[in-house]
Amino acid sequence: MTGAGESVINNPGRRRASGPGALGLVLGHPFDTVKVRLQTQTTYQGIIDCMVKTYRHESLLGFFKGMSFPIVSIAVVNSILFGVYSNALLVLTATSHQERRAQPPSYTHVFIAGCTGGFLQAYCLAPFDLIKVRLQNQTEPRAQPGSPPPRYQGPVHCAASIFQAEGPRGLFRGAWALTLRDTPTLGIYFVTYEWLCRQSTPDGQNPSSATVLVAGGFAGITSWVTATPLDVIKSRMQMAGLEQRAYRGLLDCVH
Ligand SMILES: CN(C)C(=N)NCCC[C@H](N)C(=O)O
Repeated sequence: MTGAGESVINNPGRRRASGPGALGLVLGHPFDTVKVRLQTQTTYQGIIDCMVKTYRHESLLGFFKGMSFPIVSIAVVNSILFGVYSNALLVLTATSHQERRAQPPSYTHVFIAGCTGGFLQAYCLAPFDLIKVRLQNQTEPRAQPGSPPPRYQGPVHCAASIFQAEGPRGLFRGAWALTLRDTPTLGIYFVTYEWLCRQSTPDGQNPSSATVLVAGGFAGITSWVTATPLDVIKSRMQMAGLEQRAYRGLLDCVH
């Protein structure tokens, strides 16, 4: 869960550099690994059991598997999200960022702009997310001399293997579930953020840093609570190709 990425989504009105996003991603990745494993594997009895088993078999490094592609892609994915959001608001409200302080956009416009940003970023995110999930699910400890290597020896090898076995479409496995997850929930994210900022900021002023932080945090919680069911479907569909457990599509996976 880029619970990690959430730290970046803290001021939708302005574009942010990727620095805080990358830091948030590193801090959040171990929790994301536990989440992905619990969503896709049946061997764990719960969060603590998963953490203990991961640490015992794979050491601390096990929690950081699959982190490199998200770090490389976060700047691009977030610029698409915030760039599309900003431009969609511009088109919908016909007001510039400065004018919007005096004339705030309606929540319907904020929601539509957020959904548009979420929809387009999901397609860019899909291949990176697939590779992240596949690597996070490799539970082998670090390769010892003489022991068989894991199926994927890194993100590039993982991408190349999927491409070779399934062609370019293989890299978009689970993309529909990801798009359905991110389109409405990023709309919800931006609406919650805007609403909380407006509640605690006098008219015509910019929200304070504390407001931005708290509003960003709560918006992240709200959007992830609503995103979780489709997140489970997405992760299972992404792993399905590997496990020969064929789902006939998204609805088949839901059943
Ligand atoms: C509330 N939602 C669904 C989001 N914030 N979505 C964007 C997160 C993208 C991230 N790299 C991830 O998949 O974890």
